[in-house]
Amino acid sequence: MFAWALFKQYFPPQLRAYIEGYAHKAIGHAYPYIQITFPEISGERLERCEAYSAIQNYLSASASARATRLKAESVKDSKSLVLSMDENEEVVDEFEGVKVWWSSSVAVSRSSMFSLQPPPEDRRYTRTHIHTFYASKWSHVAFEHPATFDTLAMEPNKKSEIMNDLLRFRRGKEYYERIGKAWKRGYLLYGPPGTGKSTMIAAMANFLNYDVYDLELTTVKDNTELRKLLIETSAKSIIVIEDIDCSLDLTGQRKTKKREKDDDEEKVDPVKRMAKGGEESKDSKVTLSGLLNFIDGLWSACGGERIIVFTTNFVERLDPALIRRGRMDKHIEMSYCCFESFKVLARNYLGVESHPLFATVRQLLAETKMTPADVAENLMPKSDDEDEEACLEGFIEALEKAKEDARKKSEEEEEEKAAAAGEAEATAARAMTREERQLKLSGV
Ligand SMILES: Nc1ncnc2c1ncn2[C@@H]1O[C@H](COP(=O)(O)OP(=O)(O)OP(=O)(O)O)[C@@H](O)[C@H]1O
Ligand SMILES: [Mg+2]
Repeated sequence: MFAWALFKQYFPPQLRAYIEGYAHKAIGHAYPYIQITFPEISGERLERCEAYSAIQNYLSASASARATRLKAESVKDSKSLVLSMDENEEVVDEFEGVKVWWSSSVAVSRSSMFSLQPPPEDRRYTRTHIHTFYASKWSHVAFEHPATFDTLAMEPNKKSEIMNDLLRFRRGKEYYERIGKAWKRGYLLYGPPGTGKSTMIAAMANFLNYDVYDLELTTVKDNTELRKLLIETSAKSIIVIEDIDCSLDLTGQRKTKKREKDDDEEKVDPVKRMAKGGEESKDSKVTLSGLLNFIDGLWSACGGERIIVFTTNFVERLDPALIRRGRMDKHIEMSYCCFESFKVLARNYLGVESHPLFATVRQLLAETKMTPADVAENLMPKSDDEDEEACLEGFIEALEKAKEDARKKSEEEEEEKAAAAGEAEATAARAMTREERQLKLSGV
């Protein structure tokens, strides 16, 4: 105290500040710990910090083993309790050879925090995260779709290829960092209605345990809002844009030849223009380039592992810029039901692995195009007393009918084509005679 009083009295302020600066540095060398605080609630929107929840989960196991005072909390939709350390309790942990003291404390503002105090050799650098706040929000619904890859009807090879792709993606943090790409992967699911595109997305989400964000592009005001919405998605998420071909006039400035032609036609054809006008009034201003920008790289700023899934019934209508590899890394065709897919559905719906009628089904499926949705519908028992055999027989009948319908349709089409060709020939012949007549008239 005496020395401090002398110091304050006799040293000029500039020199004091200089000496104090050095003193702090010297203390820093002698005091080998650093302290990191994780607030429970952060940001202007008072959201629960993800890191805090992750730490709480991580500590839940070790805290219950080592701490003597615990806090028990019930979790939504679960009957069990989660134990975590109580306030002012401390747990010592070791992480990759570095000793870490975790303590939980309550700040004056009543939000609890976790402090992490590793020794200096473990000076980690935390990344800064971007937070953007805005008016429109995601609404949250618990995701409870029961579909899994086990119940998804699809060729087994194709299915395991997709599962491996997903696993490789999930494990690929270092890989994506090394090659300097955002940790994201794009899938394009295409195929006729009822072939299982939406079911596949549910299976993916259940497989990886990711959150699903269903993005309805027509309700997004503009690119800025789109950007904000995408930034708000959680770190492990699947962003789904269904029916991308009808969502929007996404082609924007990058018009395809076909669209230009359509637009030209609309200028002349008032009916077409009117039909389009109705849509245009509620047109959204989300543009293709806005979407592409996001897919391309902005996510890298947000960290986390993100999968984006687009679905469409008409792959040929999409702008090639949107679906080129790198944006949509994997194109998955969801197609009509094959025999392997049927076997999965028969197991799901009837609980049968094999049956003598399977041979007939195999034969008919090879000759008929039926979607897995239709197969599923036909396999379902119509009444309580219908057994597997009756269901399979009903299904075979439906297959035969579908085959017959397809045959009739193709015959009709052939006839129409032949008639159109005949018409064209007759017109050509008429043109010839007119030409001949003209030649005759001119006296040649
Ligand atoms: N591959 C499949 N495996 C298991 N069930 C399927 C499959 N395909 C379709 N189904 C069944 O049919 C229903 C409709 O399928 P789904 O909604 O996945 O089709 P979709 O391809 O998304 O169709 P749309 O193009 O109309 O959106 C599902 O609820 C499911 O019961
Ligand atoms: Mg769908």
